[in-house]
Order: sequence, then structure tokens, then C-alpha cells
Amino acid sequence: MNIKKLLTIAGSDSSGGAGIQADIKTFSAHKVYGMSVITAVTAQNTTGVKSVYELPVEMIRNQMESVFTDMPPDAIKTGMLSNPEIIECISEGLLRHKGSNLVVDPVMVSTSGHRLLSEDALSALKDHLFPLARVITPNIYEAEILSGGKISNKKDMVDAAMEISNKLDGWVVIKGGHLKECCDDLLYSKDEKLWLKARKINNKNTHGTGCTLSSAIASNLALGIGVKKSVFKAKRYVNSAIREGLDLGEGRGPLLHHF
Ligand SMILES: Nc1ncnc2c1ncn2[C@@H]1O[C@H](COP(=O)(O)OP(=O)(O)O)[C@@H](O)[C@H]1O
Ligand SMILES: Cc1ncc(COP(=O)(O)OP(=O)(O)O)c(N)n1
Repeated sequence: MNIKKLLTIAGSDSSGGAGIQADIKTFSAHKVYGMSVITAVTAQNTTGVKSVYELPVEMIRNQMESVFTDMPPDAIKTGMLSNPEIIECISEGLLRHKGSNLVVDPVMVSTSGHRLLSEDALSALKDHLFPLARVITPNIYEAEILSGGKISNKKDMVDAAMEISNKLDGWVVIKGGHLKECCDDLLYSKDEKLWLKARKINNKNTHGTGCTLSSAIASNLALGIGVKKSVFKAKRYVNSAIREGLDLGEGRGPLLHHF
């Protein structure tokens, strides 16, 4: 059986809703083979992140070497990267092994408010990782940090995407999940601007939506689908996973992945 191989480089979420666990579930749902490089272990559940343990850079490098020298992935997705040393190690490994179809989810702070990327890691992210990416997927808050402007509406999203894509060759997806009125996402490159429209689903259980979207995009790219169609299909996947209305835990519960 010829199966596509997907790698997630991200943090572990003990509650299984976000991070590595959400990524692998999404990969399986797309019938691709999932592999992982774990950057950090979080103790978290539906009510929030309790603590974080960052793995030593050497261990991260060893995980990358093990994967790339034996089963080179057809696409890669990055999530929680914690600090500049980890970002530099990952960028160096991706460059050396010519990692392609890279989707960067620039995870900074969990929706529950816990910092998942140190403040001094921003320039490493922009200078080392973004140039390797085919698609980056900031949420509204991350797009504000990356563009330096406030985002309150769809016009602000376009301005931010323009600013962010100045320093990129690839595509930017600004996720609108935290907008008040709707959940439209913006897919933007230097030559094109497309809206992915969606009504806000009235469901508090949206833990891991960002991880799921970026993993679904990476799965589609690995399957040989172009960027635009990959993002549209991924948006549909997340939408239906939220719509399932799984209700686990006391706080913001996870999504239901379709196998
Ligand atoms: N309540 C919702 N209804 C419909 N789509 C949603 C909802 N919340 C998030 N999304 C979608 O989920 C994806 C992830 O977005 P978002 O929640 O903004 O990312 P993050 O988890 O990184 O903060 C986007 O496609 C967004 O539009
Ligand atoms: C280990 C880990 N990685 C990433 C996140 C953030 O996940 P995201 O999909 O952005 O979802 P929420 O923060 O909105 O739940 C995380 N919480 N943990």
C-alpha cells in the first residue's frame, strides 16, 4: 500500500484536543500516515494549560534525524515551538533535509491564555521558519502580533495579510475564529485574495480548531492537492468537526474527528 507520510512538529496536549494529538487524529482522518517530533509536553485539559515542559534541543534534533533519515515526510506541519533555540534547530533540520510542503501554525498563546511561545522567539519564527513555509496560518491575535496592527474586522484582516505576506513567498491564512460576527478566514498571497466563509457555530467546544485546520491543510498538500483546494477542504473539515458538538470536560471541549 502506497501511503503518504505526514510529520507534525508540535507540543503534546494531555487532554488530546490540541497539539500533537489533534494533528495525528486529523492525519488519520485524511488516511495519511502520521509521525511526530515533540517539542514540549503540556499538562492541560479543557479548562486550560497547567504547566509546560520544553524538551531539550538535542532530543528534538534526534527526533527529526530519526524521522527524516528513515521515512522522509511528504508534508510537515509545525505547531507549538516554545523558544528560539527550538525554532532554529527545526529550521536547520528542515533546510538540511529539504523538507517540503511546510505548513506553519505560528502558535503563540492558547485560547485559555497560556503563553506557548516565548516573546523572544518572534524574530526566529519570522527569519528562520517563515521563509521555508508554503502556508502559514495565524489566528487573529497572532496576525496582530506579526503585522503590528489591530484587527477588528475583515478589512483589517486584509491589511494584516498584506503586511505579513511582504516577507513571505508562500500563502497566509488568517483565521477568523475569534471574530465577533462570523468565522470567515482569509487566504492571501501576493497575487490572490480569497475568502473562506463560514457562519459562527454556536458551540463552546472549539479546543484545537487551529491545530486541526493546519494539519488538514498539510494532509491535503501531502496528497498532492494544490494550496487553494487544500485550504478550502481543510476549512470544511474543521467546520464539520466543530458541528458534531462533542461535549467533553468542564471547559472548552475538543472536536470530533471523522475517520
Ligand atoms: N465557532 C466557530 N464556528 C465556525 N468556525 C469556527 C469557529 N471557531 C473557529 N472556527 C474556525 O476554526 C478554524 C481555526 O480558527 P481559530 O479558532 O481562529 O484558530 P486558533 O485555534 O488558532 O485560535 C478557522 O477555520 C475558524 O474559522
Ligand atoms: C500543545 C498545544 N499546542 C497548541 C495549542 C493551541 O491550539 P489551538 O488549535 O490554537 O487551539 P486553542 O488554543 O484555541 O484550543 C494548545 N492549546 N496546546
